[in-house]
Amino acid sequence: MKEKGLLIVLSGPSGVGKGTVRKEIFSQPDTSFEYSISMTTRAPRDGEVNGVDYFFKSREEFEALIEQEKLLEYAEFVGNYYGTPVDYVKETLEKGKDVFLEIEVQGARQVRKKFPDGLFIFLVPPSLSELKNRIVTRGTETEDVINNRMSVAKEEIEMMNLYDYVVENDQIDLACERIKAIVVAEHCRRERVEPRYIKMLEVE
Ligand SMILES: Nc1nc2c(ncn2[C@@H]2O[C@H](COP(=O)(O)OP(=O)(O)O)[C@@H](O)[C@H]2O)c(=O)[nH]1
Ligand SMILES: Nc1ncnc2c1ncn2[C@@H]1O[C@H](COP(=O)(O)OP(=O)(O)O)[C@@H](O)[C@H]1O
Repeated sequence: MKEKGLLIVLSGPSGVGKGTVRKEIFSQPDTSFEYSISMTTRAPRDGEVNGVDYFFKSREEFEALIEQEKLLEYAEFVGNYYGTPVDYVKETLEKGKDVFLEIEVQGARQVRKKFPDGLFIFLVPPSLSELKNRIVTRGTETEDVINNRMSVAKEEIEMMNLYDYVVENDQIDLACERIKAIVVAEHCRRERVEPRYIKMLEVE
């Protein structure tokens, strides 16, 4: 029987670079994971496309999805709902493909309960001051919101021991390489792939 795919969850504090690293991974031609497009009630930003960046929903539509148990997990983040469509994730894993979720920490916790065998990766900043720099540089938040996010970030970072791996996002390309290497290593470990070198030795 074909192995089921691996559920890969990338999470970490707000502003650490989850979205940036995820976009970089999916822009690389050798990436073989499937990205699960989330549902959200937040308004589309300039250039964002429905069904590509997110499935944009009204609050009523989102609450109906919760009611119908169509979401693997969901969370309210800065006044908006975000959630992962459960059917897409299950069907894609069933086909033997790896599914990649990029979600905030409350959602990751819910996924861990439902998929204890998932691969949970926590992205950390090089330092708290660098995290603050990134949130400030992104320029989407006021001073008050930034201070609030920093105290939430400290609590979020304390949750990193719930994860299988911690990856530092010092440089975007290095963080991507680390994540991809972890996925390859996990596949070998879980599937106990007979390394082709063993076959080579048997022949000789
Ligand atoms: N729980 C959960 N969080 C999500 C989901 N999709 C995106 N997020 C997270 O929601 C947060 C806000 O995302 P967004 O509004 O796109 O703004 P960003 O801060 O620029 O990434 C980020 O931390 C995302 O990782 C999801 O399906 N579920
Ligand atoms: N390795 C990095 N070095 C410097 N800046 C980064 C790095 N990764 C991300 N950033 C910047 O940090 C800010 C937050 O990144 P973002 O991907 O929006 O974070 P998150 O999705 O975790 O909230 C953005 O302005 C992004 O360009």
